[in-house]
Amino acid sequence: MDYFSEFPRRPRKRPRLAWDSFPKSQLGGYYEQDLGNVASYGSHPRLLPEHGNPFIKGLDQRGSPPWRDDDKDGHYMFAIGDNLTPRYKIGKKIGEGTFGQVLECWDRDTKEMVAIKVVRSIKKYREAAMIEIDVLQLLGKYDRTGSRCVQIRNWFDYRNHICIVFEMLGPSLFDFLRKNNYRPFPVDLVRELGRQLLECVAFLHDMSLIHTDLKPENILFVSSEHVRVPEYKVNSPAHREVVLYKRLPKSSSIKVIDFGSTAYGHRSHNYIVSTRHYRAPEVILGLGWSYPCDIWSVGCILVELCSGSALFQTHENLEHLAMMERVLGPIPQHMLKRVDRHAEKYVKRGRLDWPEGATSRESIKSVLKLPRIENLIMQHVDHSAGDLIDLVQNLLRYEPANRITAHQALRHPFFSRDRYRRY
Ligand SMILES: Nc1ncnc2c1ncn2[C@@H]1O[C@H](COP(=O)(O)OP(=O)(O)OP(=O)(O)O)[C@@H](O)[C@H]1O
Repeated sequence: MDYFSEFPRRPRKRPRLAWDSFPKSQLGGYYEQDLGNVASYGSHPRLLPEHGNPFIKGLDQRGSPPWRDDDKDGHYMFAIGDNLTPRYKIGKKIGEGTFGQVLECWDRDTKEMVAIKVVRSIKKYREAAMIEIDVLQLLGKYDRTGSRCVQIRNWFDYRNHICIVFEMLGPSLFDFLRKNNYRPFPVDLVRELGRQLLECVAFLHDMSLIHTDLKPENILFVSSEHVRVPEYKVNSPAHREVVLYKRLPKSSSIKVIDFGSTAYGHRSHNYIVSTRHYRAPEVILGLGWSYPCDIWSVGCILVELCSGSALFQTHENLEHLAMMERVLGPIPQHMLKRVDRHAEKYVKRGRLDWPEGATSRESIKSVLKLPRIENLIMQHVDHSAGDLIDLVQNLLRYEPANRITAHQALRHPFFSRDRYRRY
């Protein structure tokens, strides 16, 4: 992700907790707060000994590994089979992000696999992790059905690493697309995924929270189970029919993860958020952003799921804005007139400085090859394209105030026409 240059960027919800003001000599131990159910929310973390009484039966299996220094980026160094506190046994690494590593672990107490995010031992990431914990606990408290946001099970501070214990989920939508060689999802599945994603966003926005980093990597299938189905393709040089196999999930159930960049929606913000491809125009233009920036990301995600590749594949602001204009039409003049001093260079005489301001011919070509949104969706979707086009156009409205809300989107005909079968 390319947004950490502006970090720290979120208001702290409450003053620093006692956990990180303990003397360093105590950091070999750990503090643990088991959430079990969220009724324990708000209680203080407990200081537990790292090594227990050696006479307790079975403890040698539960002992801590020798001290190892972190790597140069502050990542925790571990070996498969190590204990992460006596309670959790490390199985394997399942993910890595800006904040740290995610490990699959066996929870000896609950006898289930869990995913533990072991955060880098760097102050700004530790602080961000505490905000993520606050948000996750808040979500757990109010998301009574526990349906669309990943559930936190526990958290603790181990050897100067904040560790967040999550329920174990399956692959991300991005992992799934990648394993399918970026072949798109069927539109009926896109509908189910889109509906659940919007339910999650509606819930977050009702709680005055903005996720700010919605992307296929942060949306996980609940289960890893899938089936392989044949897909017939005509091999044109030989005019022969070839059979390709495509994975489909057995269940379409998903949950959203990564609340480490969540912002509170009571006021407008203007620092840079979101992973590039899913970043809203008001963020790039420095106009201030709020809830609608999540809605823009949902629009980009839906297009990616039904086409197989990211809508705006770019790493540069002016090219990104030019791609938006190519796909969605011109950016309104009143928005271009209000850009902040960082974005002034992208605007000349009230319009985007494109193609004059392009950095290369390749850049101009990559913008030119993009189709209009209607054509892009029609190329990939066999039925209900009209409804999907209308929904996406409403999700991708330039003016944040005119952009559809998550609740309004859930009432859109793309989701409500009863002729559609459930995936
Ligand atoms: N509950 C979970 N179950 C299974 N896998 C998970 C779970 N949580 C995270 N992962 C895996 O770990 C990866 C990194 O997790 P996460 O996005 O929370 O970390 P991060 O450091 O905040 O990442 P980012 O750089 O996007 O901010 C995910 O993309 C996913 O593959």
